[in-house]
Amino acid sequence: MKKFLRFFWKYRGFRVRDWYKHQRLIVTVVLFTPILLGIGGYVYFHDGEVLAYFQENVLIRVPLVLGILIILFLVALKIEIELEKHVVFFTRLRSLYFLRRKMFYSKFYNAIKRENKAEKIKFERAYLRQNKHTVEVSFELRGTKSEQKFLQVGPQLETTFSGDLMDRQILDGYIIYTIAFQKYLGRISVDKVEMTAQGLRLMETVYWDFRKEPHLLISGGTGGGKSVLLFILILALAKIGNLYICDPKRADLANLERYEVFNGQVYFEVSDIVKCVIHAWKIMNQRYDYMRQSPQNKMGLDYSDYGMKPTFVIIDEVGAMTSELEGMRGSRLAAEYLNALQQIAQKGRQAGVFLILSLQKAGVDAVPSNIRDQLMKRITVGVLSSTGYSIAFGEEASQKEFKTIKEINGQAVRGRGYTGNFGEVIEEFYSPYVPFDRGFDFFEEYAKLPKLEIADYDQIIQAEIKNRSKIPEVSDDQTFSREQLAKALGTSPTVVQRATQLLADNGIYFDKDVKGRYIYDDQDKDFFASVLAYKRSEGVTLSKAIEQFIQPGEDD
Ligand SMILES: Nc1ncnc2c1ncn2[C@@H]1O[C@H](COP(=O)(O)OP(=O)(O)OP(=O)(O)O)[C@@H](O)[C@H]1O
Repeated sequence: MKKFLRFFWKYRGFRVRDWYKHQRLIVTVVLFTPILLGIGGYVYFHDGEVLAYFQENVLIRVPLVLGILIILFLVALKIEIELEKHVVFFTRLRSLYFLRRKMFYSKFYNAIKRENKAEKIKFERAYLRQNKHTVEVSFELRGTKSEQKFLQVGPQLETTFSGDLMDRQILDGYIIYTIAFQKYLGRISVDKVEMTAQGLRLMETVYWDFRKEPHLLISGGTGGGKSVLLFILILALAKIGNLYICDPKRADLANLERYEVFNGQVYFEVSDIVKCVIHAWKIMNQRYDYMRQSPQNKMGLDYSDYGMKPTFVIIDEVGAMTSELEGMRGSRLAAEYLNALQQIAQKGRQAGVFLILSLQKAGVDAVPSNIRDQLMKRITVGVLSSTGYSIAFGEEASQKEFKTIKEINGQAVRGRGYTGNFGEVIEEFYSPYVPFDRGFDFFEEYAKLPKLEIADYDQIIQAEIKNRSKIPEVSDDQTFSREQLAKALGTSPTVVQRATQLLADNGIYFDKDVKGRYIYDDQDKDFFASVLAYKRSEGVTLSKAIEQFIQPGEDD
């Protein structure tokens, strides 16, 4: 039947009419009508009694009954206002009232002059459709008076409906704007955060589908709810994948080390975090090898098609990591770290290795732009500066008016912000609600999680990480000559010499012994190992591999 009707007529919603200006009064009167009818019926059948009632004490009883009627009318009005908040049909009528008002003040109408009468207003053709979370407004184009204005009215509709413009399309002579609104109604509680076919559910209509939108960047204003959001993600993701948790500030996440499920996978020493990221990169490469060698291997398949679990590398306060590395001897550690991070950001998706980076004060230098641009999903919580928003959302942020909402219905709001895929529309976000007031405790929840089995395809590397994270820092005294280093790296002294030369050309120098021969320490060895691993995996020349490490992220 629907199809049949659509054949003749495309349903666009309710047409905007002038009478919507009285919407609230009309609904209230309609609600009040049964009361009036009841009273009228009673009076009709009991007229004698009613007359006698009023005659007995007219001065008190008439005002009393009128007062009761006024109170009943106000109750009907209050019911109408509540219905507007909770029942879609009434919310839609309210939206029509606002759209009519918007169109009236923007003069989207034709005034028809009538003799001896006030002008009649005829609105241009506009329709509104609405469901729980979105309003769709269509304006007729094709030769209408306001045609040009309709093309630009989108951002203003965001304000009219206190929502976020999600879509704009021109179809069949109409421009159709879709606005998401009352997003807080779509907030879910922490126990509803789970993996679904659409991705990890974060709100009723917001999902993080990391297979399609790899990597996540979270920016948070102070006290905005960034740590709580990370805890929520960790709780949900620990059930479906492997986590590597890095907390260079040794703040909230470092405590997770105590839990069996995270044992050996929490890092807070800068050097351990660097190792962790490098190992995650190796896991990624190893998974690529595994997939390539698999008999199933086919173009377009990803880790999940090979039955692999996703792996998440979470770095809280990634800016702290960057500044710690800057202050460290030489910049090789930083170069290795940034290179591994960049490789994962670029190629992690197919192998199921994902980054979740959080920024406190989003400075441009916290994560180089070539890494940042690869982090597809963005979430902010709390209030950010305009620079913070433009780092989080790119150019889209300049088109967007970010609101600060401290209270909704008298309740303080925590964990509110914005989300979107990088370069795409930005919508309001409410991080899943955590009932702390009812005693919810993340640590109790973590304690219940079973330790994930490390699958074969990750095993070798996994063991390597564990051992390394427990080994105390190698003392600076251990040094290698050029030949020793070449042997340790499984390469020739000529390669070491050439790499040393190329690095010196780029301002990275190594120590020399008293006889003027180069000596290399353990950190140098790790650095060379990473360069050579990169050279091998990418099939590039030594100088290209070195270039990659010393210019790991030219920033904007
Ligand atoms: N999703 C949420 N559900 C319930 N309460 C929340 C939520 N998010 C934040 N809060 C409340 O807000 C407080 C501050 O949140 P949180 O510690 O995560 O902020 P933050 O951004 O990490 O702050 P800082 O940057 O200062 O460490 C929490 O202690 C909690 O009471």
